[in-house]
Amino acid sequence: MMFSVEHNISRKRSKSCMIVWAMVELMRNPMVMRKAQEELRTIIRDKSFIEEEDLPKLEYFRVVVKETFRLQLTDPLLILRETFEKCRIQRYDILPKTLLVLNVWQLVEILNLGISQKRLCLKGRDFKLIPFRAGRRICPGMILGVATFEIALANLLYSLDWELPSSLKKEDIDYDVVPGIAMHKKNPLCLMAKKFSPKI
Ligand code: HEM
Repeated sequence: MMFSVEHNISRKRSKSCMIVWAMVELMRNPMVMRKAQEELRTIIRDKSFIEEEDLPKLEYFRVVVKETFRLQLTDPLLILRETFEKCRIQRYDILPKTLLVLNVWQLVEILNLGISQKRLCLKGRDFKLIPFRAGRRICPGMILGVATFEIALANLLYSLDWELPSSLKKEDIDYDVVPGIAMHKKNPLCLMAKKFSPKI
């Protein structure tokens, strides 16, 4: 079976792009993919579908999820902000009613050096990893977003083995994006999926 991940997991739902980026990173890092699959297939046995209650058992898989959120911010520049009042950020005086663009990517990249992902909280309490941002405009769909992302990715890795078409190498997978607020992959990620069947 061969298909484009981008096209089949709905291009219209903006957060589905996280699944595509997770698959991009895993296809480019086959050892990580294998290790995550081994964990899933060793810990969760004899099930046809991974459910939410299974997720806390998956230590390595959850680090992979955090690393995907760190590497692939879906909205790196956020929605424009406008200041209410005069303020000072480092050496810059910002006047009231100024439009601000926050580059979260830069912030996260600077802060993340040498951080152990395992201990980081995704949910706005740790500024080193803020895929849903923080404070009063934090994403209200965060809990649902994390759970659906984890369940979808876990099932893709649990039930299927993934390969590139023979004409492609892992280095050929690109990071080009479509211009816009959310970072959708520009060129479809085309992969071959094979049903995993455990050796008895
Ligand atoms: C992996 C999944 C998701 C990610 C990475 C994500 C990320 C974000 C981010 C970064 C923002 C803040 C944008 C900004 O401040 O400029 C945001 C806002 C928002 N998100 Fe999500 N989100 C996800 C899933 C969801 C889901 C499932 C829902 C709804 C069911 C949702 C509803 C919203 C809404 C309504 C806002 C605007 C909040 C406001 O402006 O006060 N999100 N999201």
